[in-house]
Amino acid sequence: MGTKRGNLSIDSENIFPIIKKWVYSDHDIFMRELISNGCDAITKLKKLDMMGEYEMPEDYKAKIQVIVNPEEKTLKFIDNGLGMTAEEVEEYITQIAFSGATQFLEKYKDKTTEDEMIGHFGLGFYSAFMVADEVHIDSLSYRKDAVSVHWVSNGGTEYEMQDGSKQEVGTEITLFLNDDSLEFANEYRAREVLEKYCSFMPVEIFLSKANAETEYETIDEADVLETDEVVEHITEEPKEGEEGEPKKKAKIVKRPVSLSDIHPLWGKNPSDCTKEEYIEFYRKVFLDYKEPLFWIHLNMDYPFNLKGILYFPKINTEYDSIEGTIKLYNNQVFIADNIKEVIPEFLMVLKGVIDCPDLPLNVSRSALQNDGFVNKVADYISKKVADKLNGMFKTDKENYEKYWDDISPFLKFGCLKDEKFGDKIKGSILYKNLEHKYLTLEEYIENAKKASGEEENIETVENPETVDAAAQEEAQVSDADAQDSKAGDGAEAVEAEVVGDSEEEKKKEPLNVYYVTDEQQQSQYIKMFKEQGQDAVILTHNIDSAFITYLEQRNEDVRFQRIDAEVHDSLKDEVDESDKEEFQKLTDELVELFRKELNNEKLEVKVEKLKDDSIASMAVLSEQSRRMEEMMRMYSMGGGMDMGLGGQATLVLNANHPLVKFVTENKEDTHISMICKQLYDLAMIAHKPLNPEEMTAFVQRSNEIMMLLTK
Ligand SMILES: Nc1ncnc2c1ncn2[C@@H]1O[C@H](COP(=O)(O)OP(=O)(O)OP(=O)(O)O)[C@@H](O)[C@H]1O
Repeated sequence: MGTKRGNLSIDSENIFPIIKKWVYSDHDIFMRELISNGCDAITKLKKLDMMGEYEMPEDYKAKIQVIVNPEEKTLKFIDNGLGMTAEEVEEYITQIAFSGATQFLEKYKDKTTEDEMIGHFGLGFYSAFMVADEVHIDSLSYRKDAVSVHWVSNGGTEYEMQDGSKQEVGTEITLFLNDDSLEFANEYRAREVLEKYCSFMPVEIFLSKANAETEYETIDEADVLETDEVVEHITEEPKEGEEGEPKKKAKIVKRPVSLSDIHPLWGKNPSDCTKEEYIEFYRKVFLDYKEPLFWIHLNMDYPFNLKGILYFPKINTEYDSIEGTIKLYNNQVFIADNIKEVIPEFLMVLKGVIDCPDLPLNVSRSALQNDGFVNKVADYISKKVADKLNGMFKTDKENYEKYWDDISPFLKFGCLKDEKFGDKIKGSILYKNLEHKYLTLEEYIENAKKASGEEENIETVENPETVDAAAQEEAQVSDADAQDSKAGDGAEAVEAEVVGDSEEEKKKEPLNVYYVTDEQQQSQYIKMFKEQGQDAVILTHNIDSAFITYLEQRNEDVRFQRIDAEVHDSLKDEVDESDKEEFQKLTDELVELFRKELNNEKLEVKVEKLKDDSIASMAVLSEQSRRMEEMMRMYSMGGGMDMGLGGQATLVLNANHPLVKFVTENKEDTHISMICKQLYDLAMIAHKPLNPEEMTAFVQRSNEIMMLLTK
């Protein structure tokens, strides 16, 4: 073939500036495009071999080489795929791709925002012109007697094609980088991009630098492979004083290491994967040296193809940011991280990989938003996660409990964000109680009712299973009552019964679920609870206050109360009817005294006969006021106001405690002021940290009290 010159279609004059602008933000994507073209070419050649249309050389090993040449400012991609003839280059590259680009222009000529453009169009090969002024293709087709072809285009409107000199079947693409893109000729930068997009491509990828000095390594002679290039055989004599045979070693040309893992773990059958493999994969991909807690291997063929592994990372403290990474792949080709349209938002705290060949390779976020298929993928993933958690809860409770503290923020977040997920896993939500045992809400309620002697009607919490069972029982009754009623009628009757039942339930006072937000600070209340055989659940995470609201909205029969919200009836003695008047008088006196001594006319003071007579004073703040305060603090509505809880908390004095008794009987004592203040501070300290002035006064007073002991 002589030199063939051609003109690209008229419209294409505008193509290159647009291509350059198109993926400006994802500049490096050309590497992915060129390498996946090489992978495709290799897959096609393997198919031809299988179909008997081509016979592969014995020693054929599929590979893609990437060679950077910073001196010449070039970047080469060499594959040993099926190659192209001159006609094919003309057809696939010059005509089809250009006409594709023309379509692209047509479609998007009025749309100028990047988001609308990015990813809508797989420009494939032509993305090379984002970074190169000139591109060469050298290709030799697998076809018998094929002649190699050399194609040159300088990114303008012309190309040139002539016979080439390529000897091996395959294609070599050479990019002459433009001045803005020289970074890609840097070996480290190229490696970075390859690792980002091509770590799991189905073909081995080798990166090298042109004219680099040959590197060597020394290995045991026994480990030498046929493919190794041995430059020297070495015999290592044992060192002086050491015994043993001389060691036979070989100096070989350093074996190239593929940048891609062509059989990623997610593609394997879950039953063939070991724990070590999962952990190693996790460390390699997410560079997180902490062990993940556990993982879910997704493997689905129908109704769509999806494989992947989702890891639950270890979240140590509530201060750790819980931001995960979900990498999305299409047939082992990386698409992007954290595409929130495909991955349900609450799963973004996980780390994982998802390979879904049915998704478009060039994912456009805006196009995905309303895509029914994409929504289905997201639903499937969320369902699988719920199934796994429920499965563990049922069959591997021990580990489930062990992981609970780590996974609970995530699960709770999931409940808040995704109603379906919340419904699915509600039975697997655990609550740590005061003994640090894990209970379900149902179990807690059951225990609480037992403790208060109210054992009947345990199913007050929303629980479809028990309601269903009740419904079935009712159905039998109704059937017996009305032998001739049709199934439909029966069902209606049941529904009416169930509604009637739950309405009756609603009239009941909600059951209090007590909770602790800070075990240390609220230790005094915990002690009192424990002594009276009362239980509470520990909810210390930031997300818990939102989660409590969520639970209350869904279960009208329960109400969450922080352990210091009120003095629970079981913690105090009733005042005898005959003593009531006397007790009221005492209360009034104490209120007056404390208000005076603490110089606060608005101070709320209550006197109770607490069963635990080791407690002299404590503070309570109603759940409602506390939540209101927390909300205001969250929205920073506090302004300059003192947002501490002390201002509104009620001081509870224990009439059974000797100190309180002393105060009542010795109001004129010289130390009375000191005692009142100390009792107040001691109560408040269990509520919230004292402010600096309060703390200073408290410490000073405590010292004074000790000084009195020395006298
Ligand atoms: N390395 C290669 N070896 C053999 N054929 C190739 C190679 N690169 C490109 N081609 C041919 O050129 C065609 C056009 O490539 P291009 O990358 O522009 O689009 P595509 O790969 O078909 O689709 P996409 O836009 O998704 O990348 C390919 O379909 C293929 O037939």
